[in-house]
Amino acid sequence: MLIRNATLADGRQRDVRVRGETIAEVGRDLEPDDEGTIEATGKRLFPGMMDVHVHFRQPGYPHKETWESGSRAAAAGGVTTVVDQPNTDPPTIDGEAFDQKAEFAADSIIDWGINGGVTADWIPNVLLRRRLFALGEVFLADSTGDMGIETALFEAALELATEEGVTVTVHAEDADRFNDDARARDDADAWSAYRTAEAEAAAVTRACEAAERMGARIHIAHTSTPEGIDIAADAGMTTEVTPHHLLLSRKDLGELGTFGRMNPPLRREKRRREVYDRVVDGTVDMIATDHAPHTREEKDASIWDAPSGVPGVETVLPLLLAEARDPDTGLTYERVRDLTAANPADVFDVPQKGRIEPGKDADLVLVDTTETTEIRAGDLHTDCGWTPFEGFEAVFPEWTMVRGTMVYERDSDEDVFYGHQGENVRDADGEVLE
Ligand SMILES: NC(=O)N[C@@H](CC(=O)O)C(=O)O
Ligand SMILES: [Zn+2]
Ligand SMILES: [Zn+2]
Repeated sequence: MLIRNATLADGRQRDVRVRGETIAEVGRDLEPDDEGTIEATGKRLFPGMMDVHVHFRQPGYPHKETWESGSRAAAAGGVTTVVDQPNTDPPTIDGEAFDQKAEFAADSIIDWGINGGVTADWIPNVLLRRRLFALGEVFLADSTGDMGIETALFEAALELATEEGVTVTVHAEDADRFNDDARARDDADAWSAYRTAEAEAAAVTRACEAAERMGARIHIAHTSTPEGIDIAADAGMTTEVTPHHLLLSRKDLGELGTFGRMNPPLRREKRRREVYDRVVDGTVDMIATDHAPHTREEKDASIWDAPSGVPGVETVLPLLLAEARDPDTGLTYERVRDLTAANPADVFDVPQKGRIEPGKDADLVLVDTTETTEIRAGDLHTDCGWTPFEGFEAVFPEWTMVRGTMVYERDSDEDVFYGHQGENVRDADGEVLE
């Protein structure tokens, strides 16, 4: 297959030849040899996004999302690899739970990874030898699933994972720094007042100090504050930022209500801008969604009863591309490419993915950045039925390809999905661990 005359993120126009599952050639005026061609003049071609933080809810909560619905949503948003988190039922804390989740993941139309979790009941020697993507998110405070753990267990897990060469990702909030005064309130902003910015900074500090002491490397999940990002970056650790912490703040809670409750919570507008600056200037390593679907009915509860989490896997790349269209944001197409593809592939050591280069997996997304559409929950493919980004401008993919196979095509108004079976990205090197 020959993709002709596509505009790459850096503005160069190139032909891209795909052979089998990989990119064979990137060049100018490539001659078609006995293969299909795709005309891409005037369109931009990106490496598929690698979203290292999603919650696809199986096993345990298939009414919120399944691997099938979640992966379709991802494909329709230009995401070609997702990494699932361990707070399912059963939690992914031992070999059996890992194997069970891997069977569900076989329904995925895009590639995937599975993270392992840590609780008092985890079975590290077995879990750490499965084909794990990473150990995490390790919850330093309770979130959905109540998997918060004590410092001693975190440090023990960090040591074991480091011995096995497995990266640890951390949900960094410190419940001792939550503001109990906020519990007297019942407005949506109370959640942000309760789970303070200081609670994130304190937990990032504690986690980074432990990692530095042990010579370990950790990755801080969903950092929501400039303080948290800077502490991690100064310690030489990596960070991700979610689209909601990038684009939403406490001033949006009047409209979002309890649908805007997530962990860590939305911050003040000033902090949001400072987070955005760090995404633009490269202090932040990657964007990951923390796609955490809960149904409308579940979210429609009091601020203390509603579950935490918002969906995001289908809208993340379209939102970032719309941001990159606007020169005033400072966010360039190249930076979007690095934040969504090259950097996650580098940080988590997935060398076959993340770049449009010969030899890499042909995970590709074609977009037309000359126009935008408004996000409507009714057009999305997640099973949760809503989005915090209703009405936002976005650039949705025309098609998404995973290892050389079209998995999604937007055909005028109709969406077409192809049942390509995704693979565990950790299987690619053929290494068998036992
Ligand atoms: N972020 C959230 O508010 N919720 C996540 C869990 C998590 O990532 O902490 C979920 O699984 O619902
Ligand atoms: Zn989390
Ligand atoms: Zn999460």
